[in-house]
Amino acid sequence: MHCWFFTSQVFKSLPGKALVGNSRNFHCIKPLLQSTRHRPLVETITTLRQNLIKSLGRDSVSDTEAIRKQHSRDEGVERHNHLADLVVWPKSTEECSIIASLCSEKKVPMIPFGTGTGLESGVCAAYGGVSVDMSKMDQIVNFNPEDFDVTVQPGVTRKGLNHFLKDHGLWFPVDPGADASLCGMTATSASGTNAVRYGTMRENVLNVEVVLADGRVLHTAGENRRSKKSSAGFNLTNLFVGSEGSLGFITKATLKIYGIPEMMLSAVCAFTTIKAAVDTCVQILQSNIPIARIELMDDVAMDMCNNHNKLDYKVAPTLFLEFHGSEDSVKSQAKFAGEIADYNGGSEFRWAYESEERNRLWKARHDIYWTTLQSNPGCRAIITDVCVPITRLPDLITQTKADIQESGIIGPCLGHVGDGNFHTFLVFNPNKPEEFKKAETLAARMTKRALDLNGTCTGEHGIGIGKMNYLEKEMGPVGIEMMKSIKKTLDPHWLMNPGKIFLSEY
Ligand SMILES: Cc1cc2c(cc1C)N(C[C@H](O)[C@H](O)[C@H](O)COP(=O)(O)OP(=O)(O)OC[C@H]1O[C@@H](n3cnc4c(N)ncnc43)[C@H](O)[C@@H]1O)c1[nH]c(=O)[nH]c(=O)c1N2
Ligand SMILES: CC(C)CC(=O)C(=O)O
Ligand SMILES: [Mn+2]
Repeated sequence: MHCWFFTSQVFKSLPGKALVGNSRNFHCIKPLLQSTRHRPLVETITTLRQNLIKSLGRDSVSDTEAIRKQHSRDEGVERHNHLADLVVWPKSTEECSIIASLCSEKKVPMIPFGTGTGLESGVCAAYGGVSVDMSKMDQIVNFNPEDFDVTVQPGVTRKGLNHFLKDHGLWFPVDPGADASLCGMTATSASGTNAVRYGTMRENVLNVEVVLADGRVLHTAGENRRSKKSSAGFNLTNLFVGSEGSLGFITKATLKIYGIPEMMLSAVCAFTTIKAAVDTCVQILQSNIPIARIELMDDVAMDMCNNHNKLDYKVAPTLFLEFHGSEDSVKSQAKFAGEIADYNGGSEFRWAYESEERNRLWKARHDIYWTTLQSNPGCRAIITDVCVPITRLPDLITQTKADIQESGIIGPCLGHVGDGNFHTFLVFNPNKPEEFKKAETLAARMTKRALDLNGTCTGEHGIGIGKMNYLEKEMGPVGIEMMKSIKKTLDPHWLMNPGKIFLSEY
């Protein structure tokens, strides 16, 4: 089988004694971190393993290949094939501190692992080391329904939390399609379809407990603090939202929660052009309609969605909308939005009143990545995640679609258009390197265009390995320097998830 990766010269030239891990040729799409770093020596890992077993127990430490493999990749395109040397499962913050202290002492990299649903290779072990699987810390540790907040450990997933909250008439709205861990979502600054109304993780995390690289425990807003606002010093909480495991282990997150709205009403509306659909979205927002969800799928995505889910929506640029509130409010929001859609040539709204119907509709939307892969057997896809000021969105999507069409690549477009955030899945056959090259060129053009339109290379998936070179362009040299100096202060030996976010350590 051909490989669609480029062989990295960087890693091959590193000083190599007896290195742990698999010894297959190293392949990498992007250049690795420029560093003199190399994988830990076999004897270092052997001693560390013994120390970890002594502290955590034999059941909490593994070096089997299948488990190391499972922990060294996520759901996105594989960037390389390096494995973690060990996988460990802490059961408490204290155990996490012990792991950090032991790894720091031996200068071994540590990679936090949530549920592995990330898309930018955040959990890959670029330099080997210890993958720290947080799933056994799975308690809801503090619940204050009347204050609308909850504190969770890293093993609690968003669906798990919502299952618990439902009986109390509450919910947590941030919804990446996958059932990700809430601390992983904090680490990637995730969002999803509800962000237009309820915000992203950035707006919904009140406090986090972090185990730093040297084992110290930090509470970013002060221990047990959960006030809705604060002017007390620097915003350390938001420093850790989006830190992608590069500054410490998030061992608790205190989150805002919300009352389940009295009524939720979903609708689907087709348009003749992407521009008409996006204009509708912009006008709905400019009219101050407090819309809860407004998602775009293009004709290519709708076609796959219909075929895969036995649905019969029109194959055309389509908005999926949802309104939340009291019955009166929902009805008036929907009426006003309907008039705007009508003005832009939208077809009649197709309503989903019942929760079963609504769930089917949103499941089809959330599953579109899997639908795309299943509709193209044997293929993979580069996932893009640009985000721009909303008025720039029609131009960006229209130009991107023209580019995709010209390239001959299959590339459905969809997006959280209410946030100016949209995705494409640029499908390629791994046996055809030229297809991969085309997809990569398209992704690069799209990202450059988004940056030129005052946007970002990633609205919600993070930098990981996949977007390291774009971060430099986006932030500029002073921004990168500041980020690195913060990293150096918190993690002076560069042990927390090395090889991610930054192209170089220096
Ligand atoms: C089908 C599908 C659909 C979507 C998505 C994925 C998939 C497969 N995602 C992406 C993904 O679900 C999202 O990035 C999650 O926040 C990742 O959470 P995990 O727990 O899986 O983190 P995962 O284990 O994948 O780790 C991701 C990163 O966070 C770090 N990390 C994890 N847990 C940590 C902890 N406790 N402390 C410190 N660092 C930690 C890791 O080191 C890594 O760098 C997404 N995203 C999105 O924003 N919007 C969306 O709509 C979707 N939709
Ligand atoms: C791009 C996808 C794989 C995930 C996502 O962010 C979405 O479906 O909105
Ligand atoms: Mn998304």
